[in-house]
Amino acid sequence: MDNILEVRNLTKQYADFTLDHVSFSIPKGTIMGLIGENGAGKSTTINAILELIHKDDGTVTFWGQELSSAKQLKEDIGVVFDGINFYETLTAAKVGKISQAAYKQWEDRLYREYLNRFQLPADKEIKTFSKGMKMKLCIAVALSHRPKLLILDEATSGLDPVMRDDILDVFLEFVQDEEHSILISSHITTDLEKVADSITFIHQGKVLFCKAKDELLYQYGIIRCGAAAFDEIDKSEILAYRKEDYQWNVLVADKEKARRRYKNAVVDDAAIDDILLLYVKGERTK
Ligand SMILES: Nc1ncnc2c1ncn2[C@@H]1O[C@H](COP(=O)(O)OP(=O)(O)OP(=O)(O)O)[C@@H](O)[C@H]1O
Repeated sequence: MDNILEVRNLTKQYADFTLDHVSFSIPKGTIMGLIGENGAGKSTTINAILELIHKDDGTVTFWGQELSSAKQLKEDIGVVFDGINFYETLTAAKVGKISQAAYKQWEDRLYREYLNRFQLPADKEIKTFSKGMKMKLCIAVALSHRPKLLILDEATSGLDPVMRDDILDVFLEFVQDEEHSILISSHITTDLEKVADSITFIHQGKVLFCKAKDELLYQYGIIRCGAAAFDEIDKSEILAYRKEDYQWNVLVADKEKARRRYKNAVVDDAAIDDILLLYVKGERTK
């Protein structure tokens, strides 16, 4: 499968933090969710990919080319951050005019459609918009210059569940075109459970895993048991575990195998949040 984006050994050193040889790739037509605790390095990864900060090492290629060596690639990347970067005295209509001048591939008809769909008034100053409306405007702009890759850093966090659901539909429509992909960093892992094809988990600057979402949701499980049952678990099967009061919560990669093997234990499905929590707050064996 062809990749839209390939990140290899991306490294960035700050005084108190190292983004450490981060690697992943995003195939065409797919959505990748980037997860991790606060300060894990998600924004640093995105900023280094987009060359908004200088990377110390590693390579980032879009369609096989480096961003700095082909400026026109920037047209093909739509970016939305958690915050607006337009003057707040502009109206959405003026933002459209400015964007039309800035992007060769700008499609005004599409922009108007998104303004309607997101219920954004064209003639009101942005400063009168709510946080959610500002985010929707940024998403409308990012999509209207017809990018092939959309990169969103915590861009849906200000939206209510109904609006987020609508935006997730827009993302799913976007990747219907198999030349399109999305990289989305979010703390709202239930959104990623709905739309992502794969999940990359960054923890303390390193990639802990990069896996198909279905593998996480359908194969990973959490054994809930007491101390005696915990002692009987084959430690090579444990990815992470955590003791809470008198219960042990044990993350395993094959819940069906665990259900067959440990008949006296409860083996629950694992949501992405459960997996993240156990890796971050629990003990890791691998
Ligand atoms: N310009 C900078 N100078 C020094 N340290 C920085 C700089 N930018 C980020 N950092 C540090 O890098 C680490 C990773 O930050 P980053 O913003 O990438 O995390 P994140 O995973 O996006 O977190 P969050 O979920 O809170 O947005 C943090 O410890 C942060 O303090």
